[in-house]
Amino acid sequence: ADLDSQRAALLALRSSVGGRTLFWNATNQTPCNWAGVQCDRDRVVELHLPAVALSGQIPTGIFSNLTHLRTLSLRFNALTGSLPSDLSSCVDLRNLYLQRNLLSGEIPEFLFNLPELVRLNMGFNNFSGSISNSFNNFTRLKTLFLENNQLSGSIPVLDRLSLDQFNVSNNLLNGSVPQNLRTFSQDSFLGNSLCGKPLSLCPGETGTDSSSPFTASPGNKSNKKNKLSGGAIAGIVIGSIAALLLLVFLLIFLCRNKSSKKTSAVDVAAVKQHPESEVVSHDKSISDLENGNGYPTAAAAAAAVAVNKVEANGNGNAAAGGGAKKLVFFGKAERAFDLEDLLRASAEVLGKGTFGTAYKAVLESGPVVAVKRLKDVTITEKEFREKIEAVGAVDHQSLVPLRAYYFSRDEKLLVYDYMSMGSLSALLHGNKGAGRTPLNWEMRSGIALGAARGIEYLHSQGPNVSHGNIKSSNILLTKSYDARVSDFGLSQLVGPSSTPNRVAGYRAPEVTDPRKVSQKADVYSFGVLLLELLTGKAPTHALLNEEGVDLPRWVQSVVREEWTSEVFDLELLRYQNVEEEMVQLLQLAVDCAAQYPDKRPSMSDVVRSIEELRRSSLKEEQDQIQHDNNDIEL
Ligand SMILES: Nc1ncnc2c1ncn2[C@@H]1O[C@H](COP(=O)(O)OP(=O)(O)OP(=O)(O)O)[C@@H](O)[C@H]1O
Repeated sequence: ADLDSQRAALLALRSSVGGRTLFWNATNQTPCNWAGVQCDRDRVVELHLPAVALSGQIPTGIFSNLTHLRTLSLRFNALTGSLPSDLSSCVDLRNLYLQRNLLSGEIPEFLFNLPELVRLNMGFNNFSGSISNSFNNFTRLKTLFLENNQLSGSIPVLDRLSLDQFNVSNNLLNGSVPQNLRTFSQDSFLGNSLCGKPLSLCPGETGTDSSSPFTASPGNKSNKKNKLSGGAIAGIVIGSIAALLLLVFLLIFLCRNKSSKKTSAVDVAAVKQHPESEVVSHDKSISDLENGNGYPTAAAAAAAVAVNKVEANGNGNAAAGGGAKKLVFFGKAERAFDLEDLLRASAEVLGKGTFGTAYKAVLESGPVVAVKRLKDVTITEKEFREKIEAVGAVDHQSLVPLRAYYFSRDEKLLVYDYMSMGSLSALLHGNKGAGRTPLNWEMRSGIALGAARGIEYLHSQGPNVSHGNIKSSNILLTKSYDARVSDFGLSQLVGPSSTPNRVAGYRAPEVTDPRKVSQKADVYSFGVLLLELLTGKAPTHALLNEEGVDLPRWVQSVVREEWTSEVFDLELLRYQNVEEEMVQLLQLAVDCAAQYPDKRPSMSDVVRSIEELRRSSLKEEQDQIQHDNNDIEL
């Protein structure tokens, strides 16, 4: 009878959440119905029931035998009363999210029998009583949120914990803040009767507390602190010598360049900014180029050759272009510049891809464009113009717009809008140092949605239309981090020798000929891209110098061993309120990267799913409990 009532309660729980609940079967990594029908209780690893209007007391027995449960989330509900003692049987629990309920009573002692806990959030409830010394049992605990409860007494010395996050604000606590918690900000303690750093000093405490890193009195103590160690001095000396050498080297380099009269001020600035890049001199005129003087970049040289040909022939193959030396613009795009302007522009190499080299060109009149110089175009001019016109006609806000092209016998140039934030690949795997904008959940899920919409749009153009080269270096970002898919249609312009050298990590298992890519293969590549966004790891061979991983297999193995938080990029784990949504996106990624094409969702399904989970993460950010008619009595 007991089991039956449990099952009834579980079924009630499950039916209350519909499709939003994720129950994960640890054995075969598929979502399962944990009410005992398809998977056993001891295989349930995650239980997420956030903001589903659960109310009333949690019945005893509901958590028994969930021995492999790692994450339990009941946050944003209206649960009342105390926690059932069978929670202590979830001995593998790592993440316990109970915030924003109406739970009351003392924090039960049995909770301290959960030695694996890493994150505990009990904030915004009615818990009372004192904070027990037993919190020291949680030796792995990193996050402890107890804010906005009725907790009283003093904060115990939690010296066995090394917490990353801590908050006890808005309780009834008094006494002094223990030394090892004084590194947290005021916000962690406000709304109590506490004293001591970071709050105001306790009676009898002096401002020269040795524990504070900011107290620099003129006395011996501070002198000692300010003294540099031998190692630091050696470091400074070596650093200074290295900087001096670098300066001398730079001076020699600049002088040499000046003497050869080939570098303008713009070039110097560009060299400084992009020492590895080639630079086109902005003051190089067409005639300079025609004279055959050394060309600062391959693009300038090539474009000049193109111009020479056009002028020598006197016809310029202008059939579709409307005249010699003319760029052909698409649609109603303003002819803001012409080929001469492009040649005069200062430029830098963005990178070499499968289809040629990409340059950033800053035109004298202001616009910044990306120019792709195609190599190995073997099709006829007529074919090229037809195909490129089709590419130019594709117009969607999630695709990088192709603005113009140039065609001559020797030179084919494509002009795109320049995407100022570069590629997703560079953002994820590039400079991780200071000054870099961390990619939070909002941005990552927004990028995923933008990219998905771009691919969905392409697929909507016809059942045989696919991108064929979805990867993170082809997802470019605007100033506001909106994602745009680039490189659409290029594989049809080039010969077989330079068909997309698809990075192994993104290639669907069924793709043997890179020219024959289906929409479902795009979905697979997109799945890998999602895994890359979530894990921060690059797929195999995606980076030249670093080892990548086989993302779908890696994720599955982590799921098997250490589901789930361990999978995510550390930068994302800071945003715990969206863990459910992260898990849902991970699930979608795994679905997209299914081995068999038929098992993969369509891009429209993918777009709908991402829209839905972004909506729900927004909803959960709202700081209120939504009581509705669907309240379920437990
Ligand atoms: N419109 C653009 N705006 C900003 N950067 C761009 C633009 N187009 C390309 N890039 C950048 O230039 C570099 C080279 O791009 P390109 O598309 O030629 O090669 P790829 O994407 O690395 O490989 P593939 O040719 O296989 O797609 C990449 O780092 C890419 O992010």
